[in-house]
Amino acid sequence: MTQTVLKVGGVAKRFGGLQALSDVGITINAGQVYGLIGPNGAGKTTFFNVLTGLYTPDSGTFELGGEPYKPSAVHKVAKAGIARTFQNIRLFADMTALENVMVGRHVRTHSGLIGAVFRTASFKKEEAEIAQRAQELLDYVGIGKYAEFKARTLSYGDQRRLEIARALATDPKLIALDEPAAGMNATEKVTLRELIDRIRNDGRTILLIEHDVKLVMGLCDRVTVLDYGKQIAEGTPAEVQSNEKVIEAYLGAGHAAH
Ligand SMILES: Nc1ncnc2c1ncn2[C@@H]1O[C@H](COP(=O)(O)OP(=O)(O)OP(=O)(O)O)[C@@H](O)[C@H]1O
Repeated sequence: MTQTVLKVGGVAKRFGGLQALSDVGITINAGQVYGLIGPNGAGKTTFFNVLTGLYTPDSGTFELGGEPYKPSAVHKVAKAGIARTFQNIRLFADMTALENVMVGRHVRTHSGLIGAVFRTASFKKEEAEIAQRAQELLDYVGIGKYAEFKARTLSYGDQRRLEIARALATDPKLIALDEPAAGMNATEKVTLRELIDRIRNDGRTILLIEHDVKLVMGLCDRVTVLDYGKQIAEGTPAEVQSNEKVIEAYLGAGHAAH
């Protein structure tokens, strides 16, 4: 039986006089890579921000893993099971790669503040386990040898991988990637695609905003196309690619083509 990981319906968000999203809904099944595309200003990031609690929607219903889900504070979103990366990378620049991933893992740990202050035996054991798991995740995304490097010293592509490792560390039901290929060269994009494929094949479910249409079409199981805050198409990559409204939105006057 198909398991639904995320079900969102009727999302609306207005900024002053601008209707950034109207009646947007998506359903993502377990193991899918789901793409959210659309021209500049279509509302993709706004949708991500609503989903991850950064913006409060004017309306909308949300279910995560079959349970009602209310996007709220960022750490609560992570705890509920959604991990995200950002268009503009957000890492702890002066912490090591390993420490950045360990921070992500702390969402799922138990020894609270008391344990940390008194460095109890159970705290130390848990820290060692977290470090080991973080190293495994760095190896998994292909940057294991940079574990002790400060995040800011990593190349752009490797920082994006580090963000993905940190997101995976929270053991999410859904991992939301905001333009993971932005600024990458062709070779980096190929390895990124392989990584996303591997994450999916290992049983994760992925929501992806991406400008690189070739990457989206090659990777995604289903795609939603937004234009001026409205959902103009939903379907398989082949279906949306041949949709007249989509062709018009990408080629029509007033939009920058991607
Ligand atoms: N905090 C905000 N306040 C006011 N307007 C906003 C805010 N955030 C987004 N908008 C507006 O909402 C619309 C949708 O923007 P959004 O960033 O979601 O589009 P996008 O599809 O992600 O675009 P891009 O591909 O350029 O990142 C735009 O017109 C944008 O200017």
